[in-house]
Amino acid sequence: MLPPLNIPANCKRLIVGLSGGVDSVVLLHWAKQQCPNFVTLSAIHINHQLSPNAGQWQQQVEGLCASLNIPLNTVNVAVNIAGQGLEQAARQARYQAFEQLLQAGDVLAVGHHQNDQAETLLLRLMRGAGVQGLAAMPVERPLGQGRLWRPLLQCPKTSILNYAKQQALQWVEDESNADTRFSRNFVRHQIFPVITQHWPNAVEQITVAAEHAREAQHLLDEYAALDFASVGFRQERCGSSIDISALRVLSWSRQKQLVRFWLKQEGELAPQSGHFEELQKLLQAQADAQPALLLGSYGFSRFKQRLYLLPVSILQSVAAQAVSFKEHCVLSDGSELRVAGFTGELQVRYRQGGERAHPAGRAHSQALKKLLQEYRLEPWLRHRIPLIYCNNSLIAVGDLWLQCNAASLCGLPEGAPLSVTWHFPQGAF
Ligand SMILES: Nc1ncnc2c1ncn2[C@@H]1O[C@H](COP(=O)(O)OP(=O)(O)OP(=O)(O)O)[C@@H](O)[C@H]1O
Repeated sequence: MLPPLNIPANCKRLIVGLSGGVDSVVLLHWAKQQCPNFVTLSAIHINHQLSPNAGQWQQQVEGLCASLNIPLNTVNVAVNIAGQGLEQAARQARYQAFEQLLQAGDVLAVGHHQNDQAETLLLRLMRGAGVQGLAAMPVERPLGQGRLWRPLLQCPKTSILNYAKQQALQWVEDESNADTRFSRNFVRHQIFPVITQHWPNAVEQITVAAEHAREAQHLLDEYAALDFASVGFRQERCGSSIDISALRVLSWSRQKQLVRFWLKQEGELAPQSGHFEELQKLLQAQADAQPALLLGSYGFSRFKQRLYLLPVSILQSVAAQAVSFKEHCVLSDGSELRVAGFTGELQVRYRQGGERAHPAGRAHSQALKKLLQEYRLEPWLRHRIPLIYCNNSLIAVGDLWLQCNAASLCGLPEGAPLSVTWHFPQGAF
């Protein structure tokens, strides 16, 4: 028996991910029986173009969908295996295609079942996963603008095979599923047969353990959200920051959990356990003059007793070129500069060292370096701040200040309204 399909709320289109294997063939057939009229049912097949049999699989899924009268979308993807295993590369290409396809109100149903879940947990155990990883696959999660759904996750493989037999379904066998050089196949063909000889309920019990881990993770997230509310989170001009002294009131375990939570909010993966030691050093250092901690696509740095989470590109210095513009421009680091009140030609230059500046309203000019410190500009932005020139005269330093006489330097009447905005777009992270 298969479980009834309780279609997720607000689902308008149910799209079945159809590999042609038995699990997704059964899922499609079952969805055809169970899908209510107000939900449009269709299927998607991703052709990875890897196996010599790929064309034949595609023909078979086309035949199946035609016989069930279900519209099918087939997508060819190019799998780039540089720097990763074949399985992982194919998965990445497949999920990219899914993501691009999914609109709001779409649900992509995939055929993962209880045995897949138990294998996933065991594989993660072998990688030293924490609670989050041991929770294995969720039944539902966001994907692109829609949702990914695994309606058969609690269903044993035997039930799927029984259904396929009863309905006389036909499916394709991916020849690579037998290759035990792939870890998942090794676990499936060599490990589980041995485990289940001794513990016949092993698959089910392992998925119960995954459920416990999921619940524990949920609880940890709730605590982390409470802690997160106490550390003065701030969205910054670029990235975000929290207060270090408030963070350090918490135990180290809670600090780590909070950092994981923070990263999850920003859509980033948590650091590996070794990186937390480096983060601890960064947090315990007396002064801000600590090198940033770079972790792939993001990094941590500190300034004025705050811990910053930043895109790694901001922490790596780049030599930027001077550019000319009028009113608006996007700079090489993605930041946007807008000048209101002047339509003529302007130029952006960057700090070379030794510049002086004279903010409006002050009696004297001062070294730019001193002024940037006084204006508390974060150190990683000090070489990025656009210095705006008109006819070779400095008229503004980013959006920190306008220079004394900026309007007249631009040939405008004295006191003419002139303003600058400089910001990094949301989602730069
Ligand atoms: N090429 C593909 N096109 C569309 N959906 C896919 C594809 N490959 C996998 N999926 C979806 O993801 C689910 C899990 O994939 P996984 O790689 O574990 O299974 P599979 O062995 O390729 O296929 P199956 O589980 O259907 O036998 C599949 O059941 C299917 O719903």
